[in-house]
Amino acid sequence: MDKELRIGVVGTGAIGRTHLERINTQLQGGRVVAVSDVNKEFGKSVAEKYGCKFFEDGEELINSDEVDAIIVTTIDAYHEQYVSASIKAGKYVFCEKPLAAEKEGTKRIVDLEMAGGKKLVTVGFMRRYDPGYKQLKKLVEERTYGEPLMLHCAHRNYGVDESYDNSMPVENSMIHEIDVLRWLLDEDYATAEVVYPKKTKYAHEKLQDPQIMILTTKSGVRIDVEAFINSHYGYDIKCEVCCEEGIVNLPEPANAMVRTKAARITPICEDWSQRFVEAYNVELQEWINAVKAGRVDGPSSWDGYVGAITASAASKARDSQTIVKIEMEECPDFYK
Ligand SMILES: NC(=O)C1=CN([C@@H]2O[C@H](COP(=O)(O)OP(=O)(O)OC[C@H]3O[C@@H](n4cnc5c(N)ncnc54)[C@H](O)[C@@H]3O)[C@@H](O)[C@H]2O)C=CC1
Ligand SMILES: O=C1[C@@H](O)[C@H](O)[C@@H](O)[C@H](O)[C@H]1O
Repeated sequence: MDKELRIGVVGTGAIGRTHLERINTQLQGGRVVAVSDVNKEFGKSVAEKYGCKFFEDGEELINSDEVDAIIVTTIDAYHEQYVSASIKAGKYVFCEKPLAAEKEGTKRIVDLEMAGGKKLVTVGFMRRYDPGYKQLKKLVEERTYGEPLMLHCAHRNYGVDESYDNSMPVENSMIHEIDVLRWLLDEDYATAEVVYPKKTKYAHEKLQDPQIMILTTKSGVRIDVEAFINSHYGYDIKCEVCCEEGIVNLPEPANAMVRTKAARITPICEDWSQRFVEAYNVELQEWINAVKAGRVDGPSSWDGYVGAITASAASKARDSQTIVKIEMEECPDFYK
């Protein structure tokens, strides 16, 4: 397809707008021509700002012959509805993580896509496109420092409001680590556990923060991920891979170091939109290129499903304060 890919975005909130803006101002080969949002006034103002058509109904946008492909950036609870509608319309769809709010929803999407006989879905696990994680992947894959044995990771956000509930450190935040570490190590998980350290005074009443998720892979690699969502200092992502002959660390973002007032200061990012700029750019450019070539080559529905199975086991482990085994069927040929 030589002509520009006409994209419709459902959900014009924070990430919906950043995706729209980068596609229409920085990336090539695609253009967001239509948007929809349940918050109509706000959605219309976004449409007006970017010269897009506003659809009152997300499914109407998906079925419109004015759009070739869909981006779903609503809150998690509506991902399944709009991804399923896109599959039924036979359109390629990029869905922000998680693929669905519940693991059963991700399985329904996998089944629907397989029944249609064509891969259409890409999940927004953008860390796979981050230059730092790509460096780690190369070193791990080539076993430059021997076998990976343990990983120590941290996922810190500045702070959250009350809409962020106690399931979200696992289901909405550490779902990124669940995906990217499985991709990094090229293996699935065997067990999950979540423990609660002492709670920060900055977490609201119903949120236990921080939380530490411990995963073991099938070959026995031990992973701990600290989710500290009210870290109260910035947005900070860490990943240390301990191998037999060396320790490899995820590079820090290249922010200039400043000497001032008898101190050396290197700024830390404030949120995901600053930390993963390059990853979002590459992720969406590759999605546009793949769709135009009639392919899906990013994280698939199967990856969304495996992520959800793992997150669901970790949630069970958190609520029962036990170690939970992760049972998963073989990846079907359709997704290999
Ligand atoms: N990959 C990443 O790093 C990030 C991914 N996300 C994911 O993106 C999604 C959106 O997150 P944010 O933009 O931060 O949230 P947000 O709350 O800023 O935006 C969500 C938008 O969806 C709209 N919406 C809600 N229900 C809808 C419905 N039924 N139909 C149409 N629109 C509906 C809301 O009105 C709102 O404008 C979430 O699933 C989140 O997990 C968010 C931030 C970063
Ligand atoms: O996906 C994201 C948000 O939805 C989530 O709530 C944050 O914790 C993550 O850091 C961010 O990347």
